[in-house]
Amino acid sequence: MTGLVDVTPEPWSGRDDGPGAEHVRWHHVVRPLVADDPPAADSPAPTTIVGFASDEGVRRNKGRTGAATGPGALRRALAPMALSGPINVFDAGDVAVTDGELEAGQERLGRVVGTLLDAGHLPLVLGGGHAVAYGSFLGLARSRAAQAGARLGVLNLDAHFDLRPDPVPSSGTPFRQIAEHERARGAQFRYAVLGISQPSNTRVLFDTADALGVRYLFDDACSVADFAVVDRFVDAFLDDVDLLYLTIDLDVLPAAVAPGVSAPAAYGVPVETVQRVCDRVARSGRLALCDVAELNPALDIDGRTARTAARLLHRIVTARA
Ligand SMILES: N=CN[C@@H](CCC(=O)O)C(=O)O
Ligand SMILES: [Mn+2]
Ligand SMILES: [Mn+2]
Repeated sequence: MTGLVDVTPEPWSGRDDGPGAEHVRWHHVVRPLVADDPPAADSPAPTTIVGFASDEGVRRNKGRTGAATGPGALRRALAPMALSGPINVFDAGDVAVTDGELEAGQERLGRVVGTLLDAGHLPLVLGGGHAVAYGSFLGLARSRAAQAGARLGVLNLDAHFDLRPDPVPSSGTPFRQIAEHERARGAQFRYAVLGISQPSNTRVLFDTADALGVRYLFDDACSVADFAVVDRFVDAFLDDVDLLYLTIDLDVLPAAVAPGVSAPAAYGVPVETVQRVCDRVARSGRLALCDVAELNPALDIDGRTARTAARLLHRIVTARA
């Protein structure tokens, strides 16, 4: 996909304990995807990594910049992870936003994601600030399946609604932009958020969410004791969609687990719950697209945010393999 990305994929490397399946780690099996036409999907359908190296949306949203180096840090955290079975994963390289051209970068990401979807791949997009979500969604909405009438749903794991009314796109606006995109093409906006922090969202944002029919669960209703509620929430949303886009904003996790984000969570959803949701979605047969957003390696402590994110992505990829 060298014609569609800005940065071509590098070979992966990492710790090597010897040959054979018993020693295999991610870096042994991830293959660079360089052809402009992605190989047709086999079984299991390939997962293809695309980076979105951008923190322009975070900057515009008055956040702490640094997420542009997130894709590299996530690849480095995934590379040494040991595999207990085969996976089918490509790396297509990065879309890189420079000189503040966020909107053009989102368009480019949409083209990569749409191309991968039409070839039967699961795009796994590594952000980047949460402005990545609008680019990811553009690809899904323009895919052949969506154009043929598939019901799309966005499940966001996030402390924030990201439904800001600001006219300038940023990391605070992607789901309001998606709502407008869906309205413009005559499609229903199906958006669910798990992990909403009440003190991190103004009344305006709650009113916007209500007006748009957004389904949400608060962070303090997502503990391990709340698994039954969380399961029902996820299953009800899955029942209502044909193709699910899962977007993970790492600030949904407690700050102790995910300090390396623009806006660390004072409360947060425990990693047990987030992993449970990832498992459920990955096994649903409806997961079409996934991204992870807001990793800021410069603010991370001992790489713990990157490691947690990589572990969740590992879980998603291996659960559906
Ligand atoms: N991705 C954006 N999230 C938040 C940031 C909040 C903050 O910086 O405190 C938002 O815009 O609401
Ligand atoms: Mn957030
Ligand atoms: Mn967000």
